[in-house]
Amino acid sequence: MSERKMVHKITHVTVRDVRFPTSLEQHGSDAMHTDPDYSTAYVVVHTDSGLQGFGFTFTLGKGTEIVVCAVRALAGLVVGKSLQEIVSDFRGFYRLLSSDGQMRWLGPEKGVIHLATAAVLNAVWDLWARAEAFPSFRLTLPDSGSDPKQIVSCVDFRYITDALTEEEALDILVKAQEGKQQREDQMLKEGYPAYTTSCAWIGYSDEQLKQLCTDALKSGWTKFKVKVGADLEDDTRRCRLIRQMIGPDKTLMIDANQRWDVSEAIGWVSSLAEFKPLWIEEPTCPDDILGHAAISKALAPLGIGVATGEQCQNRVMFKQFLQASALQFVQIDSCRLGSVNENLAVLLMAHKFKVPVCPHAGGVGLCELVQHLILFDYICVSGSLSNRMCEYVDHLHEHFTSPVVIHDAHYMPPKDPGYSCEMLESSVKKHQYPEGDVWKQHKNN
Ligand SMILES: C[C@H](O)[C@@H](O)CC(=O)C(=O)O
Ligand SMILES: [Mg+2]
Repeated sequence: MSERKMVHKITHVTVRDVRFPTSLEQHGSDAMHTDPDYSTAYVVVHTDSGLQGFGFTFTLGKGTEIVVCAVRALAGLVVGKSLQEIVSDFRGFYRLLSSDGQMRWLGPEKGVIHLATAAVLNAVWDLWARAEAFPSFRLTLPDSGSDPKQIVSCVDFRYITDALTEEEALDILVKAQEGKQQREDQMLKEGYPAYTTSCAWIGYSDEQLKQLCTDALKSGWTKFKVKVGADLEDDTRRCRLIRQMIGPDKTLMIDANQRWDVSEAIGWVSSLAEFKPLWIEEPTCPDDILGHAAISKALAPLGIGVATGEQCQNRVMFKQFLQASALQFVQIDSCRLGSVNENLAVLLMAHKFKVPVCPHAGGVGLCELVQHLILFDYICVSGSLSNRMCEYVDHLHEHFTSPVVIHDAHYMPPKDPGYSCEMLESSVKKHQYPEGDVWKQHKNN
């Protein structure tokens, strides 16, 4: 990395509770989260140079204030550190946040404290990318001055060396140097393939689903995800409707958001097999690795894979999912895992186990962040687009200073420096909970 602009001593960290009333129109609804208000604990890392890093984690309304408290508790570990100090031992910094002798009792590396860790680390990655004047995904490319050793030095291999050693990770990255430039050029031209979840939230009517699906087909979408799991009759009707609309050749995925027990999942999904879903997402409890393995085994003869990860707590869980052949699609999440650092570990493990990564996105800002990770995966790790696509949800992008650009159902690589986390200050003020205008208005209704 360049020596310029690397002082940036962190003077203070601010965090705000920002919520969007998406539940009013059932955007984001599924079989388990029937009234989601897409929200963030929104963090700004301030430095003595004036440069700021922006970051957040994603939540669903109530409880965001708890994540805000956890960010405040972590802030003391960050203040006083310079960017130089952090990035010269990013693994050590990750461990400082995730292994504090007192605060790790709240996790470790899971739940609220890990969401808060993600928010803070996302802000630090944003700061680093801004200091280097690169979008985050480019921090890792050759002309940014980085090398595979530096990337590997950001990863905490504790608890995963039985699946992936540092040497193996380095080897993967070194091998992937070949063809990197062509892959980057290809991405700049064509973008990364995406699928849409925007047509079929569980609370949408059939009429709405039809209209949204018609619009999506016109805009070039070829891969669609439908929410299922509350009522088998409804699921059958909705899947039939969407399959009829998209035809036999386009891709359909279904997502139950953890609604079923293991045997129930197998039975329910078998009943929907006639609609040829590529995967069933989150069929059961996200912690039940052996349950997912049993579902995977039972559904394999039907050609249906299991996808999970949006609520997978950490790299250790992903390791076991991979070791147990319990998933066929890895769904990393930019705000659930410990930021880029922990996501790198999962991308590298997925590559070793030959399982495609299809990130979870949507929410508020998740598309903005995860596009960096999946571009990195293609350019620097997997080198493959086979069976790979990134989720897209068409909500709340207008609140970001560098919103995602989708062209013909592809994510076009971000150009602005940073990790695309910054929100418009006017949006933050308006949606801050409970004092923002949007929420004051709700109270009065
Ligand atoms: C509550 C969220 O909207 C959730 O349904 C998102 C999700 O499962 C997905 O995008 O996949
Ligand atoms: Mg999902």
